[in-house]
Amino acid sequence: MKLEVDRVTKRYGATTALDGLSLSLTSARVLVLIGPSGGGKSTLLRLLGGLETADAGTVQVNEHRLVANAAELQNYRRQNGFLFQQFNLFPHLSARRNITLPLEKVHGHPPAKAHELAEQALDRFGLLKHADKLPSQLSGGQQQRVGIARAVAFSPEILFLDEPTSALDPEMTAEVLELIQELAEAGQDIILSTHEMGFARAVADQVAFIAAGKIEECRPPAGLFDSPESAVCQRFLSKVMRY
Ligand SMILES: Nc1ncnc2c1ncn2[C@@H]1O[C@H](COP(=O)(O)OP(=O)(O)OP(=O)(O)O)[C@@H](O)[C@H]1O
Repeated sequence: MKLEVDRVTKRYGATTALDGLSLSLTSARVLVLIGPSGGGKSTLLRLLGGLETADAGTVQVNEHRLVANAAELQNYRRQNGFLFQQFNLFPHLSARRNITLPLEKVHGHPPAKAHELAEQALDRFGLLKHADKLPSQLSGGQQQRVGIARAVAFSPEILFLDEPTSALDPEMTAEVLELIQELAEAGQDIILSTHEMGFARAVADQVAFIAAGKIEECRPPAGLFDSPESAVCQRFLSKVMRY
């Protein structure tokens, strides 16, 4: 994917979440956003996904210039897959129906096609045996995997994952991270925010460190984590590792 973010500012009331942030990447496959809490990771991810618009500056993702046009943004959002920290499955619907419903209502697939795509996604992620269960009958990790299956069932242009494991215990975190790694290896473009440093290092081809609404540094993980000249490596890593 190609990203061109130029001097973007985003405010919420008196809080400046992004403060003239710029980022330019010409061929990222997996971009991981890391940094201290409140630094602006989620806000940037939401802007890149078309869920928010900037107060100032410009955002371009691949050929999409994300301007404050509701119809265009909705169209853009539909091409992307999203998963957030909190499980956001419909509690009264089975795992399978959680996947088929948006395929029908958002993407306009007829029920038979939606069913076929859902079965493929459930099968791909080892979830067929859970297809008829309600979210409350699944573990947190399984729920996140259903959420990911839903987000990729229609082959999204970009998969946006906002701290997908932060509500999970370590064992469940591992099973979700493994699945994300599989998707990355299969060629899915991904933008992900996380506090999982080991995972960022393993899965990212670019890691952007965001603090106080700005990109401090954006590099391939080896450069960011290992290189002595990396300011992030020196100044912030020990702080972030605590999360
Ligand atoms: N909807 C909102 N309303 C008000 N303030 C917001 C909103 N969203 C974000 N903020 C504020 O903007 C700043 C950046 O928040 P953001 O969620 O982007 O940071 P983050 O790096 O993702 O943090 P965390 O790691 O804790 O999720 C914070 O000060 C936050 O309180």
